[in-house]
Amino acid sequence: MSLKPYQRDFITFAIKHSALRFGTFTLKSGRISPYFFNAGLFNTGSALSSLGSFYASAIQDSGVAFDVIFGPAYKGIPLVSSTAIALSTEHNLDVPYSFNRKEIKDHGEGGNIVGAPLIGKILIIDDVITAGTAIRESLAIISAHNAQLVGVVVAVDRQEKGIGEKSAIRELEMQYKIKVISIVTLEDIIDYIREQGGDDEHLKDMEEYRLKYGVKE
Ligand SMILES: O=P(O)(O)OC[C@H]1O[C@H](OP(=O)(O)OP(=O)(O)O)[C@H](O)[C@@H]1O
Repeated sequence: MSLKPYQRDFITFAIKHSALRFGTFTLKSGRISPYFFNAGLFNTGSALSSLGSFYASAIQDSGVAFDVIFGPAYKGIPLVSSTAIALSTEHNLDVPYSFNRKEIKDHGEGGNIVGAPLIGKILIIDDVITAGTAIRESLAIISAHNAQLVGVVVAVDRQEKGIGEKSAIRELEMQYKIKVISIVTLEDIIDYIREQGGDDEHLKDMEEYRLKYGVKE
């Protein structure tokens, strides 16, 4: 599958902000990865604005039906906010959004949700899924409000095995019957490097990593 323009632009943008880097990185899993993604580096107003646009494009492209977007604290909070703005300004969709508090607030308005009520079909906006813990925690919050989780949008899907043969993302999709949408996948990043006709060594490292740890879907 060829890259869509917004996916190509996202990878260029992520490299420019050093949020996507190539080299040798040791992951929490202990795996040695030839690339690393850190959304925390989109840390200026303009970068956040662009990031929201990319999430909004991925949502529109997926065609997923939803009522409310939800950002898990903390990193999901600016992501859901900027995505809501981009959906409104660029896609003419005025979507309710909310996020949770990590600490329960027992004064003032109380509760652990800030923003729109969790009603109907909920789409989570987060940076990445690793083991799936954050999504399971969000699902518990969404279910407690009698709302329905329909999907999750992340920036990058590394498409790699978890403990078993499947990725944590695929396991979540199957277990909870949800759709995980990503702006780009590992495959897209490899396609991008190939398209740029750059460093063969680098492409080889990425392909080897995919062979070793990638999921077969
Ligand atoms: O799939 P998982 O194994 O849960 O890992 C991914 C989650 O971990 C990070 O958040 P974290 O829970 O560290 O909280 P933060 O947003 O406050 O940094 C990240 O933003 C995801 O939400």
